[in-house]
Amino acid sequence: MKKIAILGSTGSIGAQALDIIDGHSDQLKVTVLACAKNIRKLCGQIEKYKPEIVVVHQEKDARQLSEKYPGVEVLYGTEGLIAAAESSYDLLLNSLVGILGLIPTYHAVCKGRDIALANKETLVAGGQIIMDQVKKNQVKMLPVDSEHSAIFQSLQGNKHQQLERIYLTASGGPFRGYTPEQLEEVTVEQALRHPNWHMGSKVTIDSASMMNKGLEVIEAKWLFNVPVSKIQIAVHPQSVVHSMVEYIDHSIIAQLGAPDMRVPISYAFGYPDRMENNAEALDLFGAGAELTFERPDTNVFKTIAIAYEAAEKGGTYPAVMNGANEALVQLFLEKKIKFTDIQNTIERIMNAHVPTYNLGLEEILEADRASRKMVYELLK
Ligand SMILES: NC(=O)C1=CN([C@@H]2O[C@H](COP(=O)(O)OP(=O)(O)OC[C@H]3O[C@@H](n4cnc5c(N)ncnc54)[C@H](OP(=O)(O)O)[C@@H]3O)[C@@H](O)[C@H]2O)C=CC1
Ligand SMILES: CC(=O)[C@@H](O)[C@H](O)COP(=O)(O)O
Ligand SMILES: [Mn+2]
Repeated sequence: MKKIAILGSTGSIGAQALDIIDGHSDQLKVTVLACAKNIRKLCGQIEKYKPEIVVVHQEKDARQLSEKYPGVEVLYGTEGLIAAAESSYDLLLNSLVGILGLIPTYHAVCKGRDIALANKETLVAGGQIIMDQVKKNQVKMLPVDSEHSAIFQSLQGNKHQQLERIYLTASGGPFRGYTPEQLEEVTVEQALRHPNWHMGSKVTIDSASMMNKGLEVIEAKWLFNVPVSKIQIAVHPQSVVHSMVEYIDHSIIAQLGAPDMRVPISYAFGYPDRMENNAEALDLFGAGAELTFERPDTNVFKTIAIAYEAAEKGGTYPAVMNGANEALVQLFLEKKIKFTDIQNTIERIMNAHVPTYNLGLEEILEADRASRKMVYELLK
């Protein structure tokens, strides 16, 4: 029986992970469930999966859950997430959203625990410290992000030194083909309407601004140990080819499928085996019949150029970019700023940033906090 700890169990990835576990209850057992404040949904999960540990955001919720479920260890806050990450299990699915995810990933890899990583912000902000510990402790870092799972699958059985290029596919989001003027006018409701994927609100806005692809370029750099100059974004509106790897002989290996996160999640859960799941099969003669690719428009979507530059410069730049983006996405969702304020403000913050290098976890979290503070100061 493989014991799975799920941080972010009430979210989009968390729910799809539980769907896979439901289909394999003879092989997979949930030991940890964690969320912020969706207590009603969490209670249903506790009753169904009977975890050993539960983590919530607030102490008052933890107290109530402790009384309701006396057999469960109920923890709260960041300390609770750390204790859960250091508890006993076989695989940690980190499906938290945002920089918060870096903290339990870091503590888990320091303990030598294997990770199924959905939380891309972990590697964007903390790639160096995470991958150092992954190497030191021989951790399996299994990508869940669909493109990175596709790359990981396309790398199986091939030699890293014979890799020529990664093609990271992007849907282009709901504003593909927009002019800068059109982008100025878009609403929260439009930005939340992703053409192909149903996801949490933060990653959906990131897809619309294409910052998601910028974050994924940095995530791929760390996961696959490749310079970002070898990572090419390919806009592919059908989201059928989930990414590709080109080798020195000009063979390109890709992973295809209907856009359904249960495929990469089940691959991470079963690796190196494949697991049956409830994902929709790709209809090659229907939705999969037309596959198109185009270069991204980096003049309209400035987030892409910003992310490549942050990756090249390193140090605190990626954490600052990520922190600013998180704060700005939240403000946009609250309808306090315009959509284009996201990329314009990140650009200003990155231009003004004075970096530091050789970072530990605390320095990264401090860079994140300083960047968020700057967002609020600039938009005051
Ligand atoms: N959704 C998708 O298809 C994909 C997502 N990803 C990445 O996976 C990650 C998760 O995305 P997604 O599932 O969409 O996000 P959601 O917003 O749907 O879910 C986030 C989860 O994190 C929990 N959470 C948030 N804050 C805290 C906190 N302070 N303490 C404990 N738990 C907390 C939420 O709890 P609560 O419900 O209580 O708020 C929820 O369970 C992101 O990094 C995203 O970029 C990557 C590829 C695809
Ligand atoms: C499903 C997934 O992995 C998302 O990160 C996806 O990549 C979003 O689609 P975009 O290609 O529009 O960013
Ligand atoms: Mn993705």
